[in-house]
Amino acid sequence: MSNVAVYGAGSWGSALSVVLANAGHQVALIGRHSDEMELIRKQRENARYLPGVVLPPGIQPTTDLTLLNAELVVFSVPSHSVRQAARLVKDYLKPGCIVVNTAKGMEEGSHLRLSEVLAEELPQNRIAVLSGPSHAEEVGRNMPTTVVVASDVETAKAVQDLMMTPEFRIYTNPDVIGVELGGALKNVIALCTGIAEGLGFGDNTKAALMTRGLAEIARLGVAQGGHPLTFAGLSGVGDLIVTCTSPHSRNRRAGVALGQGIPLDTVLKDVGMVVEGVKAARIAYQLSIEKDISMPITEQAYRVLFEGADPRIAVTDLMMRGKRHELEEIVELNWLN
Ligand SMILES: NC(=O)C1=CN([C@@H]2O[C@H](COP(=O)(O)OP(=O)(O)OC[C@H]3O[C@@H](n4cnc5c(N)ncnc54)[C@H](OP(=O)(O)O)[C@@H]3O)[C@@H](O)[C@H]2O)C=CC1
Ligand SMILES: O=C(CO)COP(=O)(O)O
Repeated sequence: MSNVAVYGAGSWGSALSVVLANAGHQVALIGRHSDEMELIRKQRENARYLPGVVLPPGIQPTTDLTLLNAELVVFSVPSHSVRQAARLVKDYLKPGCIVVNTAKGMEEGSHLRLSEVLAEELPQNRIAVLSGPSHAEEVGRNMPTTVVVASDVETAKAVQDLMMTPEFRIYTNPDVIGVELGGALKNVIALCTGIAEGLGFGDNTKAALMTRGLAEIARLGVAQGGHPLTFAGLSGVGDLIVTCTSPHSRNRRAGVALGQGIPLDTVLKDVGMVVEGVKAARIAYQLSIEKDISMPITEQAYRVLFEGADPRIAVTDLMMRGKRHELEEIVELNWLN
């Protein structure tokens, strides 16, 4: 039994604490408000972010940063907080310990992947990335889930050894770029499938957005150095499926409300948790222009979210684009590389 820590006590940090406790560790679940953490400790439940999930006895809800002095530290803060959080915890981490980022996004402004942000801020630590189809509500209830950890081979295997349980199966993948970009970009497509649902469209439209969405995720991902086949894996198509279809997805739910005509500010307040696809849409759109990559769905998401475009017209614009050849595009992407 070893000591591990989870930094960030939202829905994902709480669910991953359950996984780590199930794996036999003593887990410090570290949040930033002592009153909230005390309540979680007393109730054995994170009623605000993960209601209904009982936290096993191996989890210690706390604000004590000295407990970050552990063999493994799981980072579960929203993508926009990763750099700031890394700066805050840096001096408490054991040199050489593994830091696993679980946020799905990129940094605004720099457009860095989050493992790059962590590598800049925590040069003394080994950085890994955990991604894949995994909603906290199901992971916290021990429902069978598969994810992927990306890092150098040794670090990825160490995370697999430390975190895998009979209910939480972890694959390794050395393609950090592909795994991270798959996880960040699927949120944009989930917002779009939600919008389509909110507009009253059906499963055909959703399948179209998911399939063509995957094509543009892979185009940008490969241009950034990801392996094409990673996008056919857990952090690509796997996470795309769950986020575009699950009632738990905050991105999908936000999209539904947007499609129903509710303004973005109100939608974000109502969801009450992080909706990563909003920031990711702006970053992905900017990257697509910078790299000259065709990302028509992401472009329409950007226009709806930030330029007040009518989502119904956005769908028409997508349907009326010039004629394309599906197989030629797939060959161009070199899936079998
Ligand atoms: N929920 C899920 O099913 C999954 C989520 N993820 C990813 O995990 C990341 C976190 O999401 P999730 O837990 O769902 O988000 P939530 O909105 O549920 O919770 C976010 C948590 O992060 C805390 N937080 C925010 N900023 C900081 C900071 N600077 N320092 C410390 N804590 C901070 C918040 O605290 P406070 O209340 O004080 O603001 C809150 O506890 C996201 O990138 C998401 O995409 C990945 C897979 C599954
Ligand atoms: O990444 C996730 C599931 O794999 C969580 O998605 P949402 O943030 O849309 O809830």
